[in-house]
Amino acid sequence: MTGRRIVVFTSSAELGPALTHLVTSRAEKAITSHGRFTLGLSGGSLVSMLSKELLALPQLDCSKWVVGFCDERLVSFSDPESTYGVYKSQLFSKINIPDSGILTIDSSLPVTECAEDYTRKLKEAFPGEDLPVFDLLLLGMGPDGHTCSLFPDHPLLEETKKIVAPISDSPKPPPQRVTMTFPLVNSARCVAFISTGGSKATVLKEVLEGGKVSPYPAARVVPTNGELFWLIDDPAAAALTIQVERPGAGAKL
Ligand SMILES: O=C1O[C@H](COP(=O)(O)O)[C@@H](O)[C@H](O)[C@H]1O
Repeated sequence: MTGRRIVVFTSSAELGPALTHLVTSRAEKAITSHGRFTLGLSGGSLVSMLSKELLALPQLDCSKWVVGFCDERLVSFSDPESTYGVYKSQLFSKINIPDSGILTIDSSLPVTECAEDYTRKLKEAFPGEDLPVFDLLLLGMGPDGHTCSLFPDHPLLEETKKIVAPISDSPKPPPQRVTMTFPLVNSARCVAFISTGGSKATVLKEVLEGGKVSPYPAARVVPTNGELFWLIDDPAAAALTIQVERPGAGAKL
């Protein structure tokens, strides 16, 4: 890892533009270096914040973006729980990302086959890479410390071979999902957690200030060679006692 940066903003309104700067700056760097920008998206509260902020930019060219999902719920795309479905209505339908640049699951498959199919799609999208290296992964963290669909005490936390795994007993509904595993997450060039709201304060302290061996999945995200950001707001940061950055509005990460 190239060093963890914990960056605190007074509110989500201040955090939003810093998030879009992170996305657009890493996109520009990736496209200059290897001709495309590979982005992994999470669901939950991230969807509306990211969509609103990206759509507020005066210019956004996504023609060279390839988007995958850090996890996805096994429901039809028209279901409000479908992460792809909500991104499609809130973001993808309003930007110039080609359909071929969006790597979706096949939600008609049983969960194990769905994870195998998604693994194949990712491997095809990253030819020659045993472990696909995403330019940027945007992660959320639940109040129980889960990230992607990697939940506390679940055997999937120990997965070392698969890059994408099925889960059929997710404690947070819906129960059937597919998720990136730690080997894939930790191979990314840059990983950013976005965590806002007071419901995350207690677990955030445990994750960021706890010891090296943590029961919280989010604490196990430690990119091998990449950057790690925690972008959080004051309510989420309320219990922290470690040193953090407070760059204010207009932060360029
Ligand atoms: O179920 C999920 O939860 C996490 C956290 O969501 P949040 O609403 O608490 O931010 C999310 O990152 C993940 O993609 C999603 O499937």
